[in-house]
Parts: sequence; structure tokens; C-alpha cells
Amino acid sequence: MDDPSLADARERDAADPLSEVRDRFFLPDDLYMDGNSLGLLSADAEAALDRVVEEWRALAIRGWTDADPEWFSYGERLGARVAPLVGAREEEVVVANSTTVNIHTLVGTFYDPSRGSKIVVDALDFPTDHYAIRAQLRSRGVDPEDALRVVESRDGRTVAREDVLDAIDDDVGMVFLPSVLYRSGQLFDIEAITEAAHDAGALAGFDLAHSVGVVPHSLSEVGVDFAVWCHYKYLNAGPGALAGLYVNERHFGVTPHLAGWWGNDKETQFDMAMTYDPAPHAGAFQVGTVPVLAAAPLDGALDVLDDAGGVEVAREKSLALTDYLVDLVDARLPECEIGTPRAHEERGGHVAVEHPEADRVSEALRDRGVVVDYRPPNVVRVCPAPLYTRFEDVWRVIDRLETVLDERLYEDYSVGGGVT
Ligand SMILES: Cc1ncc(COP(=O)(O)O)c(C=O)c1O
Ligand SMILES: Nc1c(O)cccc1C(=O)C[C@H](N)C(=O)O
Repeated sequence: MDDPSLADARERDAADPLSEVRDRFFLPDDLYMDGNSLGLLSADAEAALDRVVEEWRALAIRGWTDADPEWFSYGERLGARVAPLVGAREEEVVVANSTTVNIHTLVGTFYDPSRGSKIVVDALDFPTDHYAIRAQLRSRGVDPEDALRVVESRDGRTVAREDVLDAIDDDVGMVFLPSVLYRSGQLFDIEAITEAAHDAGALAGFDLAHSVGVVPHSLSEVGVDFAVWCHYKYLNAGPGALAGLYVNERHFGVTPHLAGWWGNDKETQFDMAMTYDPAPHAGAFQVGTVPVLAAAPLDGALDVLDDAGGVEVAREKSLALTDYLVDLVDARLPECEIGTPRAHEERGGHVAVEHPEADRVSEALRDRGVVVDYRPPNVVRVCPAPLYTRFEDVWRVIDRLETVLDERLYEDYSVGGGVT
């Protein structure tokens, strides 16, 4: 790298168009590099939540219709706001449930062995995806060991594109993969995978938890069948914030696996009929009453991203930050390896810095004001979330990491200290 100095980092910040957006967040004293697990609170998100609390106080039950905006269609309205971030039509997205519940309902709805009995997944997925898919298979009387086709990793970090494509054949009825691997940060080629799935007569679904808000998507154009994600990472909507889902319009009208009255057509919902009349759009995949308090902060959080210029601008800054981080690791930390692909088109928003003592190193960093997380067996995950992270912050993180390693400060810690 040309200039690994703090002065250079500050010059980069001075030229950064997003530096004012950062001021809208409540920034902890620590250097916060965990925005891919839980994003920070902004004043906008807090105000959106406060507003709903006020409406609850003032309107009580009338809030469903008289709040501004009304609570009744909260999930659909927020879905329309999130749709451009994933490249979908407004009615193809709804904000509802949790990511895990959305996997249950979408895999449960779209798994159809007559298309092909196998579901393609990969060996490095976030565990909840496998738990939900396995449960859905069991509930259909299918042995997950028979139905799951798990694409293995050759290096323990990434999954080779050709291995994914080779796994998709006529026995496959569904491909369900992440957009970005939670540990290494590898970004998958959604377009190529969707095309291969469709060529084999299968459906393609994705878990966008680690890309929504930081990597632009074109779900409708590519023809992805369904997708799920959460809003508490790069979208900063709060711990346990309501999740999101997308269903391509060609599937509108199916009866969701997890049917519930909040997915009923709004026109007939209060007829209270005993048979379910699914909404003619992705809103059908809501289950119970929209938890308005868990949804409201997203409204404010989306204002911040809009004002920043949208997800394309966030992606540009994110790539500049992760490039910078990787260059600093190469220049200053010879004992660490980068487990994240270096090509932009294969990288999400975080970087896996590998070290044999990653667990204890993460703990030592936390004690020195750097919030990262540890993912077994050897990854310190570092996430410079683009809306509130400066180049100077990245520089300081690497500087402290160098001290922890050079002075072997991690030796003061025991293995197994961190849980999140
Ligand atoms: C890829 C992925 N899917 C799902 C989840 C979690 O889902 P839920 O919000 O339902 O806990 C996470 C992380 O928490 C994740 O990284
Ligand atoms: N969702 C989380 C939670 O509720 C508590 C602690 C961490 C998380 C996470 O987001 C983990 C995260 N999905 C990961 O990539 O490891």
C-alpha cells in the first residue's frame, strides 16, 4: 500500500461524502466493527420509534387506522420502502416475522418434490438456515439426510462457484443459499445460481442477511424466486427488528405454509371467515399481527440510507473501507491471513481476519475498545459498516490489533470468552 499512515486515513475521511451521515448515529466510545451483527441506533430510528409510542399513548386501538402512517399496513408499506434495496417490485416485498420464520414459511411453501427432491445448500451456511430447512423436510416426512445436497467447501472459507453449479441437476427442486457467507464474507453469484436452478427446473431462494443494505441486488430482474433477510445489521433497525422477505410475482396466489390472519387479503381480513384468503402479493407471507414497535425504527433507519444516496453509495464506501482494511492487514500484520475473497464481485461488507488465536485476540481487542466478533475456528470478523465507520477507525483497529499480536496480549485471556 502506498501510505499506511494515520494522516492518509484522515485524508480519505476528509474526501468522504458520507461523513455527515455518521453524525446521525449514536456512536459508542469504542471502535464499533460489529455492524454486521447489530447495527447502531440513529437519531432517525429512535424518533420513528418514539413517534409510534406517542401514537399508542394517544390513539390506542385507533392507531391501526388513524396513526400516520396507519399501523394496519405497516409491513406492506415498509416492504415497499425496502424493495429498491433488493431490486424488487414494491408488492414483492413485505417486512414481517423473523428471518428464521421466513425461511420456514418460504421453504415450506415452495419445496415441491415433484420438481426434484433435493435441496442444494452449502456447508458454511449460518446454522439457522439448515435448522429451518431440516425441520421443514421432517414435517413433510422427508429425511433431511436424503434430501439435502450440501455443497462442501474446499478451503474451509469459501464455496467454489463451479461446485455450486455442478450440484444443480435434474434431481434438484430448490436451491437455497446465502448471498454472503456469515464467516468469510464471500459474496455468491446470485444471477448464475438462479439461472442454473431454473435450467434444472428448480426454484432459487437466498438468505440476504449479510448483504441487504450494503450490496445492491436485482432480485426481480434476475428472476430469483424468493428471499429472506434481517434489518438489524447494515440497516440499523434494532435488535430483533422485524425481518424482510421477497416473493417473485409469478408465485403470487400460493397459500403460504405458515398461514395466519395477517397474511389474509386486507379487503376481507375482518370478515373473519374460517378459511384463509391469501393477499395477492408478498404480504400473504405475514403470519400474526405486525409488531409495530419492532418495525418502527426501520422507517427512520431507511431515511438515513436514502439521505446517504442509497445502497449503491453504501456499497462504494463499503468496498473502499474493506479494501483499505485488507491492505493494512497485508502491510502490518504478516501473522494474519485474509479469509475473505479479494475480488469485489466476491466480497460482502465485512472482512475475516484469520489468526490461530482469533478467540483470545477478539477478547483482547474488546478490552481495548475495539468491538469485533469471533467466529470459530480462527476468524476475527471486522465490519466497517459504511454509514458510520471512518477510515481513521479502520486504521486504529489495525493499529490496536498489531499491538495485541506483537505484545502477545491475548495470552492474558482464556479460550471461549466471547459469545456473540
Ligand atoms: C445468514 C443469516 N441468517 C439468519 C440469521 C438470523 O436469523 P434470525 O434473525 O431469525 O435470528 C443470521 C444471523 O443472525 C444470519 O447471519
Ligand atoms: N442475530 C444475532 C443475535 O440475535 C445475537 C447475537 C448475534 C447475532 C447475529 O446476528 C449473528 C450473525 N448473524 C452472524 O453472522 O454471526
